[in-house]
Amino acid sequence: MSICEFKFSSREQMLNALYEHTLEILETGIKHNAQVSLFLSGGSTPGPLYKALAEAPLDWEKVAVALVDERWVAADHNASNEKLIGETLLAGTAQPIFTGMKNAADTATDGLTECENAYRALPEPYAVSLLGMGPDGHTASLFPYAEGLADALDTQNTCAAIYPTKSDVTGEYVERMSMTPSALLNSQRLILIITGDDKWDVYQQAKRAEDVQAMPVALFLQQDKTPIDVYWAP
Ligand SMILES: O=C(O)[C@H](O)[C@@H](O)[C@H](O)[C@H](O)COP(=O)(O)O
Repeated sequence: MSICEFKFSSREQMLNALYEHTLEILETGIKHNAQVSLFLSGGSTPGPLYKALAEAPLDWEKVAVALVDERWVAADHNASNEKLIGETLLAGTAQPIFTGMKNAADTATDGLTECENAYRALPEPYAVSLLGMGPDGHTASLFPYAEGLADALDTQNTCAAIYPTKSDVTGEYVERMSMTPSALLNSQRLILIITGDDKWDVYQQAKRAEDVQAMPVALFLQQDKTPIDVYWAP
């Protein structure tokens, strides 16, 4: 298990450290490769990091940015992760090539082939994927016992349509597209960003979890293929 844990006394300190670390990873990546990919999650935590990265002095045209997951809503919908990236990372001086997940298909299942083709065209190496975690142990849109999760855990595809059971954690939007573990573990590095004591406890449980379908984040914590850094703040 190659986990490095970084605990901070404030979110501001955590976000500053995440900025420096993400930038260093990208700078190294584009020094040794024509292009790299950066994968970003949604949620309530990473917005300030994305806003800071929007002003980072980096050769952004060498960085392809794409989503770790998406709610199957219009790109201008308040629940859209594409909207979140548009209002943060893409709202500054940074002008990376962005690839969203949502397309014109009515459902995530119908949109899967087009999404998969778009993601297979993304440049390698996948320099880093930024992940969050829900209090239920989900990460990306890999929700516990969700419809489509078992297939997503097995496939070598990059993307999977996931339909979690609606809960306080999923919120309203339970039609999801997610990168698969196979694709995420193809990253050179994973960074998991968690906040609060409750999520720290969930994280500790996930490190020991025996049923990955019960806590999908466990899959990333109990593997030794891809280094994973865990960032925590109160
Ligand atoms: O689309 C999403 O909502 C995210 O990809 C999701 O996996 C998120 O990372 C976690 O739910 C943690 O979210 P917080 O940042 O709010 O803790």
